[in-house]
Amino acid sequence: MTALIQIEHVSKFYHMGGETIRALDDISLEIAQGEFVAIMGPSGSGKSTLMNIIGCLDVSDEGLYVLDGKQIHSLKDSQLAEIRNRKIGFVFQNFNLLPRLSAYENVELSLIYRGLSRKQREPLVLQALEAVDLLDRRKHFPSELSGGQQQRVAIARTLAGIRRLFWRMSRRGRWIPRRAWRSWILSGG
Ligand SMILES: Nc1ncnc2c1ncn2[C@@H]1O[C@H](COP(=O)(O)OP(=O)(O)OP(=O)(O)O)[C@@H](O)[C@H]1O
Repeated sequence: MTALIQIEHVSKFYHMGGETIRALDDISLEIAQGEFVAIMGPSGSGKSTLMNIIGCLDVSDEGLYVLDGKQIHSLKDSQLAEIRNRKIGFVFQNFNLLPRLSAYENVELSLIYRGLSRKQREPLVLQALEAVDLLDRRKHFPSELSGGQQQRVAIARTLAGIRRLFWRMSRRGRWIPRRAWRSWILSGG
């Protein structure tokens, strides 16, 4: 099976004054669709740098990155932004929820940016909130939610944005969560 994420001989350098810092030095890895991978390593070993590249927030200085069959390393900023919007879901450490928007509106936001109508957005937002067991808190603002609940809103926002990976079409034509993901989320990841 072709890897969904394919990284080959990737290096990334930062230049500070006269010094060159090798944040990533000849990294190769493959991740298949549906695979869970944890990237672990000591502080300063390059995890964030690698995640920024995998997440299309940054590009490598050397090597090859192919995401879902598309070569990423040679793309322009606008093309990277398009891929981030359509293919990548981030759950940030500090959740990055907007404080003046409700849980529902926070999940809905990226779908608005993507140009989906209110009618298209509503089932995706409700299903994502249901998958993280937060339907009853959808009108709450982040300050009215616990830390764990805020994190689950951030996860719901990610799920709603990458429907293809997390939802499947039922025989009646409705989008329903893939069971494995749902039980993983409900058990706390
Ligand atoms: N913008 C930058 N400019 C210069 N050096 C940087 C920059 N960003 C990261 N580095 C350096 O690159 C190396 C890798 O940093 P990175 O943030 O990827 O590590 P990390 O594994 O995520 O660390 P941590 O677990 O502490 O967050 C470190 O030595 C860091 O000092």
